[in-house]
Amino acid sequence: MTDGKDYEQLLALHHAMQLRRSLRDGSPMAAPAPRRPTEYRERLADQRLLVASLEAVTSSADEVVRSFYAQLFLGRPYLRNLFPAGLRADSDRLFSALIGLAEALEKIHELVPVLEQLGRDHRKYGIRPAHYDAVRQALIGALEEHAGANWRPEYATAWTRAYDYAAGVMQAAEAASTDPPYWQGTIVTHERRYPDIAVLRIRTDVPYRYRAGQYATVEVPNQPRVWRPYSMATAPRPDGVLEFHVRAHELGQVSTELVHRARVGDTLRLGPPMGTAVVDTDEERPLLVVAGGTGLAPCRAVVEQVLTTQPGRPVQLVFAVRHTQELYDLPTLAALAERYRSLTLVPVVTEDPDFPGVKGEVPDLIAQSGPWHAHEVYLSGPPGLVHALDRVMRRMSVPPTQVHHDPAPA
Ligand SMILES: NC(=O)C1=CN([C@@H]2O[C@H](COP(=O)(O)OP(=O)(O)OC[C@H]3O[C@@H](n4cnc5c(N)ncnc54)[C@H](O)[C@@H]3O)[C@@H](O)[C@H]2O)C=CC1
Repeated sequence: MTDGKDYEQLLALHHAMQLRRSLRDGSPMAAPAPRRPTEYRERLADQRLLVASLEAVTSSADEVVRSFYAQLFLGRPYLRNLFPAGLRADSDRLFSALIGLAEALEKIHELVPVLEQLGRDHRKYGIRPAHYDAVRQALIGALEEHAGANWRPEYATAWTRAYDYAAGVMQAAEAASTDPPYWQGTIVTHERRYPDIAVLRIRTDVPYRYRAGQYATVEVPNQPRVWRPYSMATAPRPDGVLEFHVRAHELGQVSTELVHRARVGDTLRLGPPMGTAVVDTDEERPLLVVAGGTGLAPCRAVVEQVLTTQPGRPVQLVFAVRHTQELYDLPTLAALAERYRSLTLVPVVTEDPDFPGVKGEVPDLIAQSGPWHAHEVYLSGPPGLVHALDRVMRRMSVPPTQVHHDPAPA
């Protein structure tokens, strides 16, 4: 077997055999859907063991990730085809997500919806139940190898239980999903708004249902199996067209393709909607929405959703960029502010002394213009900005339940 196509053919064969067997036996084709695990009693004790097991590892993260993949692919070379060609230990997402379990177990109610989204999202990779077992073995094997004499058998028990709980939630969501594993999209407009920023509109083959504030992962034909997250930049629209704002990054293969090479008529694939920083339109608190650069995308969707469904609800939108010309979506935002009196738009430029409007560091400006404890707060942009604003909100006693942001996409 040499490439992903062979693997997909194998999967197709497997499904065909399942179908034949079910017709012959009269048994239902699909195995019964795994039930979502409801309880995880040992969770807090396991979490302490997970943290201790990570502390027992003395090697660098890159070395552990390399061992993880070596163990995963050993004897299972076909699994390599599920991953991008340029798999790099230093930017690995799967391993970071697995390690993230150690921390996330603490807030299981927040973790479960994220795992369910991940489970639905994994359908785009063609992942089978046996793959989950392989990943668990490789994870525990790699940690044990690098902990050496510090390893304790109870670490393996705790990792197995935590992992199997998470995998159970994911597989139950995966089995329950009636959506396609991915959507085929066609670019219907492509506008370069700044040398490295493009705004793309995409029509999908099957309607794409999402909530304002969510994101999709995108795969372009030239970079198979590399999926990158981009937020939908408008509230869901009757014509079903999706808008994305993309900034090309030097090392970003997908963003470079989308900004510099993509053309109207090109196709791409979209994973299911993800993200929990969505807007609740039953809520009535005023909104503070702070966006940095192309992090504007989910913010604009949230703002549009509120303006169109709750036109009297006050919204303050701060859109911060480094240079004046990077205010790439200002005309659209200004038109919204013109139409809806409840929207206050504050463009901020941080590195351009000639800008005639608001200038300065965004976290300082936000701290000085509060209080915000009675607001719902939405944050999106570079991770450093989001973290700094999150800290400002804590200092200003904004309840964490009123502060919304997803882990910043890379
Ligand atoms: N395209 C999309 O759909 C989405 C993008 N994002 C993220 O938004 C970011 C956008 O990046 P760029 O447009 O290059 O923004 P940028 O780096 O040009 O920064 C935008 C603004 O944030 C300020 N800023 C940046 N880092 C800061 C820090 N550590 N502390 C205080 N202020 C800071 C800058 O001064 C500037 O005013 C990316 O990290 C991207 O992953 C987030 C959600 C969705």
